[in-house]
Amino acid sequence: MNNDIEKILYTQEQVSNRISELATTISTKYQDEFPVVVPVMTGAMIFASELMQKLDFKLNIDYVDVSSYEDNSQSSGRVRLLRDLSHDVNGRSVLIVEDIIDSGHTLQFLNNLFASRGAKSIETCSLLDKPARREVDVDADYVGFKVPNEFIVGYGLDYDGRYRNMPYVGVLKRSVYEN
Ligand SMILES: O=P(O)(O)OC[C@H]1O[C@H](OP(=O)(O)OP(=O)(O)O)[C@H](O)[C@@H]1O
Ligand SMILES: Nc1nc2[nH]cnc2c(=O)[nH]1
Repeated sequence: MNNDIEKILYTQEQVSNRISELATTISTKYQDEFPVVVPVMTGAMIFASELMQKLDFKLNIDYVDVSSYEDNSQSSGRVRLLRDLSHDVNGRSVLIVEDIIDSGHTLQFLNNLFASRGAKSIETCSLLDKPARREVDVDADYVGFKVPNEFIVGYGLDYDGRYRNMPYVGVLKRSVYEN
């Protein structure tokens, strides 16, 4: 285990098994929908690539890049769209794929954006959900794991650009980001 990690919350095997379960549930729902699946870069990259391979229905893959954190560990509440979709979602079902829902600002921003463009339906699948930190009233429709109010890294989640490639979900030691 990486020295900067306080504890492992979910091993690679646990995460992969849960992703398979999510994919089965979502596949039942989307058989006739032909949705646009939209991972939110960069954090969702690892989770989304595994999830999408297990989705058993016709889909288009797109992505957006947004940024909301100005100081690495605190939510600013401001969300910036850094890279837009290349698909027109008017009349399409959209499945947003996130690594984590924290304050909820990012998800609220994307829900509003895709609704304003006439999406037929908008749902979200997030690997992690941290409900203790919610500042706005949004929720993911499909959640891998609920996590405690700690700073999480691995499986796509970073601190200062690091730890994204760790093949497990862990809590970052406070000493790494405090002082
Ligand atoms: O619910 P919220 O408080 O909005 O937080 C969730 C968002 O924050 C993180 O992204 P970040 O902006 O850190 O970028 P990243 O995906 O490149 O890590 C994470 O990937 C989510 O997109
Ligand atoms: N890496 C990481 N990014 C986040 N964005 C919102 N919450 C978190 C978190 O716990 N860890």
